[in-house]
Order: sequence, then structure tokens, then C-alpha cells
Amino acid sequence: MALLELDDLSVTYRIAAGDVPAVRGVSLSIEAGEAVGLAGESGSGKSSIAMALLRLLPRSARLEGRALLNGEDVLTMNWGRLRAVRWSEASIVFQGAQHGLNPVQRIGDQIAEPLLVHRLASPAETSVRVRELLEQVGLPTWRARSYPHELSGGQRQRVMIAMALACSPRLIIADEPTTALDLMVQAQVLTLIRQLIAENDISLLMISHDLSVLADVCDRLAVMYAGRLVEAGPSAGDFQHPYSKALAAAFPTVGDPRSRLAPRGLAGDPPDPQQLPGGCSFHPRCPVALESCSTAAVELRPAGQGRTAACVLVGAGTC
Ligand SMILES: Nc1ncnc2c1ncn2[C@@H]1O[C@H](COP(=O)(O)OP(=O)(O)OP(=O)(O)O)[C@@H](O)[C@H]1O
Repeated sequence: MALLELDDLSVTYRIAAGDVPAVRGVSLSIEAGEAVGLAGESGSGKSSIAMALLRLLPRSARLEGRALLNGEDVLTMNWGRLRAVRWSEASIVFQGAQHGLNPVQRIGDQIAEPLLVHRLASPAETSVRVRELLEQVGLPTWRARSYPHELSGGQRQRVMIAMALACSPRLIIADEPTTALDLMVQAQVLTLIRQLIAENDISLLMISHDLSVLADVCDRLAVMYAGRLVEAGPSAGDFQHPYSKALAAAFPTVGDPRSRLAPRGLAGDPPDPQQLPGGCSFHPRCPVALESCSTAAVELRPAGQGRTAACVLVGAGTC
């Protein structure tokens, strides 16, 4: 049994202007100890999936499908069980740690909070665990007495990671964990995440618009477009869907000579979820679209080397 199994998950926001179908029938699984990356442009529905997994979405969001964590459906479990699952079975690291930390509470107290709330340690044991966690994320233990404003952005993100690790969860969801950081610090934080999930046998769902960042950390990658999964497969190997290829070209790997030949960026904008084009949602921007793509969308289909892609051209040798 997979540690996490999304089965036909949909998220629809109800707003005054009507329904916003943010996530449309996504199925994806993560095995124990596996790191999976979820990529896609802004607005493709990545964060809605992350938030749905811990039921952190606003009341305007309607959830459909199943999100099985260790066989239990997070979407239907009662609030008592959900509170127990948050932090201790699955925890989340958000982008921009300055917003996730309380500015008037010392770092040590913030890391201690989930341990105390979940009654996982006595106050004495908690302070030992806080020091241990600070060391694990590469911060000196005296930082426990610091306030968030006394830390750099990278150090604050390390604190968020320490909090996520505190209750020894089996799954960490990291939503754009390095986006707000400069390149040097980003590389350090990515190295830390890689090392911590390997050492602690934690599964990871990492979300980013940058495929090269995800490929650096994850075993498998999934690509979203307009709320749908358009491709999934091993990090190693070549993408098959025209959207994944364009997204990969938009974020070239440093030092890869092929990246100089690739077109930079994607033409056009992602569609408004309330006005999705007919057929394949990507067809208006697709450089290889056929006439039929504007009327018929295809489901994910085998694309070789353990990957699946939702494109009519996959397997036809022209994609
Ligand atoms: N609370 C909300 N109410 C209405 N629509 C929302 C709400 N939250 C998100 N959306 C819409 O749902 C769609 C998906 O948003 P989501 O934030 O999940 O995408 P994303 O891929 O994570 O984007 P980003 O990388 O910019 O965070 C977008 O069209 C967004 O405008």
C-alpha cells in the first residue's frame, strides 16, 4: 500500500462569479520513503492539492475524490483524527517562512509547540528535542532563544523544516520551500531537505514551478496544467508531454549545454479555470497541436520508461 494515494482528487472553489475548478481528477501515489515533485505554472492547482491533503482549504473549497494517507481518507476523517494526523503523520513547509512563523515568539518555543500540543514529550524532553532539531537543520542550539526577525530567510526556512520534522511525520509536503531564497541559500536548503528525508526515511511531496529544482531532490515528477495531471514519471529521463518539455526548457539545468538551444519560457498565459478551452486545455499554446486537440482531451496513457502522459501524440513518435 502506498503511503499517500490521491484518487481522482478534485478541488472546486465556490466564489460569487461561479465555480473555480482548481484541481480536476488528479490521481497520484507516493510510496514510503519516496520523494515526488509536483510542477506546473502559477495557478495550475499545486497548492490546492497541498492544502487539500491536510484539509487546510477555506470553506469555499469543495473536495471530491479520496486522499488516502496510510489507507485513511484525510478528506472524510473527523476533526479529532485530523488534528492527530497533522504534524505527526504529515506536515507542511510553506514558501516564505516569514509568514509561517510567529514574530513575537522565540524560535525554540515555536518548534516545541507541535510536540507539546500532541503531548509527544514532557517539557524537559521537549527542550532536548528542540536542540536536537536545531542541530539537525544546521542551526546552533542558542538560536532557540532568537526571534524570527533575528534570522536570515534561509535560517527561517530551516526553522520551518525543524517544525515540520518535530513530530517525526512519515510525509512532508513542501510547497515552494526555496522560492523566496537566493540561489546559494536555495541550494543549501535543498541539500538539507534531501539529506533529512533520506536519514529519517520520510516521504516528500515537493511543489515547485521549477522542474530543475524538483529533479534535484525527487525520485519522481508529476506535471500539472490547468488543474489536471498531464505527465508523471521518473525524474531521470525525458519528458514526453509538450507542456512538460516547454516547462523544463523554461528552467534549464545549470551547466547543461542542451539548455542553451532550448526555447526560453512558454508563449501565452495559462487559461482562466472558469473559461477552460475545449479539448486538451493546453492546445492553444501547444506548438504541435493537431486539429482534434481542440475538441478531444486524452487521459494519461503509457509513454514508455515508466511514465504516463496525457497527449494524443504520445506514442505516435511526433511529440
Ligand atoms: N480561495 C480561493 N478562491 C477562489 N479561487 C482560488 C482560491 N485559491 C486558489 N484559487 C484558484 O485556484 C487555481 C489554482 O490555484 P493554486 O494556488 O492551487 O495554484 P498553484 O499552482 O499553487 O499556483 P501558485 O504557484 O501561484 O501558488 C487558481 O486559478 C486560483 O486563482
